[in-house]
Amino acid sequence: MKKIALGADHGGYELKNIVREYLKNNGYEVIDFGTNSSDSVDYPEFAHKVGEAVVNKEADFGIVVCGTGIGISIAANKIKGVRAALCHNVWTAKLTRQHNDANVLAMGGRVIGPGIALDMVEAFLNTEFEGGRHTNRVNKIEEC
Ligand SMILES: O=C(CO)[C@H](O)[C@H](O)[C@H](O)COP(=O)(O)O
Repeated sequence: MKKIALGADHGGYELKNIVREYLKNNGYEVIDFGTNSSDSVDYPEFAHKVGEAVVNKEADFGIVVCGTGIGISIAANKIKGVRAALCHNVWTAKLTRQHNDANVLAMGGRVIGPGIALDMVEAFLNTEFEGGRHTNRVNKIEEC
């Protein structure tokens, strides 16, 4: 069973909860690092918890959500070993697995609706890294 770490700020918590219920209902194990209300919080805290869980292999993948997805993806990418991709559609959610071996999906709770978000989650979690020419590129990211 794939284990997924979730994190969001107040701008993303509603979508994060929708994703959490979807994952639970579809056979995934979920670690939910919050937040769990509309009270204002700081997204880096949640990005770092999710990123650490992925790098420490407590989770296979992470999903992070803030209002735009921008701040929380920037913060997640500060954790060495995290490759967080901010995506807005299924195509990019799939490609970032195939080409970037992304291990964290970032989304904007104030940007996309739940239908597209859940399709993106499915695409992200069920697409394999292609390797080949992409391996050197991903390795170079990790050398930074
Ligand atoms: O999108 C975000 C960061 O990139 C955050 O979720 C916030 O929505 C954004 O920073 C706005 O903050 P506010 O306190 O909700 O006005």
